[in-house]
Amino acid sequence: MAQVKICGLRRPDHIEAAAQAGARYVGLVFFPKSPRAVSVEEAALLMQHIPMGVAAVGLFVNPDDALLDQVLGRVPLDIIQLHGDESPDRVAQVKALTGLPVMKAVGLSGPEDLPALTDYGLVADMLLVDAKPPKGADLPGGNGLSFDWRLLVGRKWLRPWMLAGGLTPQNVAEAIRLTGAPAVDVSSGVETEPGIKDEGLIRAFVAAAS
Ligand SMILES: O=C(O)c1ccccc1N[C@@H]1O[C@H](COP(=O)(O)O)[C@@H](O)[C@H]1O
Repeated sequence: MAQVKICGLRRPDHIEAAAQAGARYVGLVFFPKSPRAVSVEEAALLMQHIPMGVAAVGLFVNPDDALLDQVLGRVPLDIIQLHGDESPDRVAQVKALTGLPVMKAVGLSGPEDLPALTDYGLVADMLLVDAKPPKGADLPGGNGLSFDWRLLVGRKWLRPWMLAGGLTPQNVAEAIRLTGAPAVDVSSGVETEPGIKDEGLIRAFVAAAS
């Protein structure tokens, strides 16, 4: 039904489990405050376990050029995910700087947040539709929170998109059915605690989404 991205992977066996289960994207987090963060060295080693046909997505939050250069000098990512407050202009700059497709995350809590998806659709290669983080949250994503999926019913954007935010093996099929999402992204929903992925949950999620 939908393509799957498993985000916040930190172990080779979990990357391999995600790929074997059928995930099309795996995410490596370059945001030090996240419990899923990896160093450049760790990411370079993890890349060796990502098979052909599975895209490596690097997740960044308001990265400066130096961080992007440092990571891309060692880690041959396929896609850049921007999950901070990056403006449309900054999205365009990151595309030009890296030469890679950029997926921009947009947080939703109500209909007033929807126009941002149109704005970012003019510059980003892909859109990631996530729940807006609560005020004062430590992380701008990866909080295991969902939003009212009915906001997306009947909507279309200029770019391919993924649904994220509080997805789990239990709710992902219903989320896809309701929103028509062509792809889904999960982090917390395949963990036993923040940052600790579970192979069984990864397999169950991919099976429920596909
Ligand atoms: O996963 C993280 O730690 C993270 C940190 C900072 C920004 C985004 C992060 N994760 C992304 O958030 C969404 C939703 O995650 P969840 O399934 O609700 O935990 C997803 O796109 C992750 O890639």
